[in-house]
Amino acid sequence: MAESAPHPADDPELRAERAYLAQARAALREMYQEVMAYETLLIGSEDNDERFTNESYQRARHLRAQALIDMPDVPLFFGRLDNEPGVVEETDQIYVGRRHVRDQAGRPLVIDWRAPVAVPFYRATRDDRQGVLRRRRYGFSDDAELTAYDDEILVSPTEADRADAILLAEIERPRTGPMRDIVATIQPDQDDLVRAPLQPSLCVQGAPGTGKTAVGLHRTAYLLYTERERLRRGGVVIVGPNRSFLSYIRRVLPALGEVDVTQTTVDELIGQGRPSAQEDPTIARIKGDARMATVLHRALWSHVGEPSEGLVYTKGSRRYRVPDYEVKEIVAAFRGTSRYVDGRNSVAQRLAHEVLVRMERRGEAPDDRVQEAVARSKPVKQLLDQCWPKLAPEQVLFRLLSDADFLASSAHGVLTADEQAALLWSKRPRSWKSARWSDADLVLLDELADLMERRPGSLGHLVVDEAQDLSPMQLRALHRRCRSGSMTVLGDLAQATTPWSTGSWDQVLEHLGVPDARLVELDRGFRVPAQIIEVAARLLPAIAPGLRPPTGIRAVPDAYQVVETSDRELLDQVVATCRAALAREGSIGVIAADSDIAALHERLAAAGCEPALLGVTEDAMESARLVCVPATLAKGLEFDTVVVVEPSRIVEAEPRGLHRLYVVLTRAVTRLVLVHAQPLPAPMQDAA
Ligand SMILES: Nc1ncnc2c1ncn2[C@@H]1O[C@H](COP(=O)(O)OP(=O)(O)OP(=O)(O)O)[C@@H](O)[C@H]1O
Repeated sequence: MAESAPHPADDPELRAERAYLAQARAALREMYQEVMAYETLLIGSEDNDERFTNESYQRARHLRAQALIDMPDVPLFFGRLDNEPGVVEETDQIYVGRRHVRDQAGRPLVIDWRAPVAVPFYRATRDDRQGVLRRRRYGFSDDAELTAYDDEILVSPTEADRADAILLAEIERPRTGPMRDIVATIQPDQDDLVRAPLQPSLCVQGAPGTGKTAVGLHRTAYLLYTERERLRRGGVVIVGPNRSFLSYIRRVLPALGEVDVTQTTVDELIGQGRPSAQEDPTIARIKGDARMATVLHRALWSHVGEPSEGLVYTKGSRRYRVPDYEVKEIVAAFRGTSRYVDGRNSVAQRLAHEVLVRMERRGEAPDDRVQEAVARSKPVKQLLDQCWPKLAPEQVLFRLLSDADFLASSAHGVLTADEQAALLWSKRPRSWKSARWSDADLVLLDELADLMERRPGSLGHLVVDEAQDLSPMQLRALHRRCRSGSMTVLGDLAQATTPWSTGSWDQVLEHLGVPDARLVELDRGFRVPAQIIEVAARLLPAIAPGLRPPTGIRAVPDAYQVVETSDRELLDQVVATCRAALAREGSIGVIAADSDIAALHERLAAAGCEPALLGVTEDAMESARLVCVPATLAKGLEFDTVVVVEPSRIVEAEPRGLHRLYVVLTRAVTRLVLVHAQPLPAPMQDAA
């Protein structure tokens, strides 16, 4: 928490609080040592099942120990509630922190923020005190030394604006490194979403900087607290737009004591690390369209043909015949009624059954083993290979993308002739084995794999951030991984920059398989000062006519500045702007069209500004105060100062360039500077 001025070190109250913090730290160390000293009992030795059990125990212990490690820069508690006597048993004072800490006697020293008794810390107001007399928040130095405290006396009528002042101070605390948690200042409307139950799923639409990502991460931590066993079984996955974003948010959950959550991108989750080829966005849009599900379904099932002959099974000198009309009926009965591989197996079993019936008619008494042997026999296999061939997903997609007639028959009445022509490979790979698949292809392969065989397992909880950018086919792939689990879906339709985005939450939720999700809008803009929101909002009528801008909760003097210059002086102006920003506190993001960013980075480096280049420099957001950001990687990030270079080039770079510019303009916490030589994009011109 930020604090206007630290308390003097000899303030007795501050000294007492520091002593309490030291006591809590020591207790946490003891809890950690207890876990480490406790030797995991191993059951048995080599047996497989036992090995699994042993490994699970060891892993659980490892995770528990990791969650107890005291992070030197993360304060152990951030608030205190002084309650009316009797509100909480045993004590009228509770310290609220990121995890539970108890002393050796089992007395709680710090209460986990997710515990029910901590709720009033977030929800109590002067009008609804919930038993709270005083709410205290602490200020810490960068190395987590307690330096200040700030009291809100809920029984006093003069304290009206205290909570807002504390929130504003926290937001304006200069940024260094990756995203931090907001656990000390979660707002009541956010808290309602954070503590919402696992079901129904939740969908949060929110303008830039309204706290969607923060809410999603804290909700994850909360659900892991209340539903730990259930979620651990299925697992929890957070899907974000790209690696830079994931790196930016990666410390929030560990700081809240949660270390067992997978954070990944949709391409990584679906492609499972397979390298992918580049794809033209217009083709990717067609491949991402929900109609492709019909095309793939038809393409796959078109491989099931009419059997040309009956089945003859020979055993010794005896022959058993299943006539062709019966075989045809069996194949027809299973066609399209289950998954492809299951259907093939079922036909084999039915054929074997018919053979067994004939054996019994001749007085034999075949058992289950004979049934299995017939089902796997050569004549059955040959018959199936002819009318129900074994296939790999890649074979089907290869045929679709390389064989115009096959594509036409599968896509008839579904895709237009132009769309079909666009889908066909201009250069056909030699075989399905040597084909290089794009990310959009990998999603289609995933759909095909599911049409063939059902994969087991369902995630316990899935968080999808920037969900407005996903294609219907990607959303379907996510649904397949979370069929019975719950989801938190986060995004902003105005920030939809991909050509394949659906443009409606109803559709997104339908494809994700959670049409009954609770849809909530967040509209208080925490990040962006009101003056900058006003500038960015000028783009809204063109990009998302139905959406309102956020309500800016902060006004910052001189938040918006425009520097018009000449082509020749552009780079010098950027350097001068960055130098001025470096003289102040906080992080700086220089954002430009992707094709311009390397040159800018080079120039800033030559000028001694020590910039990092996002997407190239490892841990760019941590390793430098000044980060050069290609416009396509800006989503989800924020900087105290943002310098946008040549906005019109950002707009021209892609079909949804105005949406991209909206994202870029809304990254600033304190100050936005536009540096341009070319005219500003039309909607912004009179804002300059
Ligand atoms: N209750 C809060 N207390 C302190 N800071 C907050 C609070 N809510 C949000 N913030 C801060 O506001 C900023 C924006 O939050 P976040 O990134 O979650 O917004 P978002 O809606 O996901 O934005 P975008 O759509 O632009 O990605 C972050 O710095 C976050 O820490």
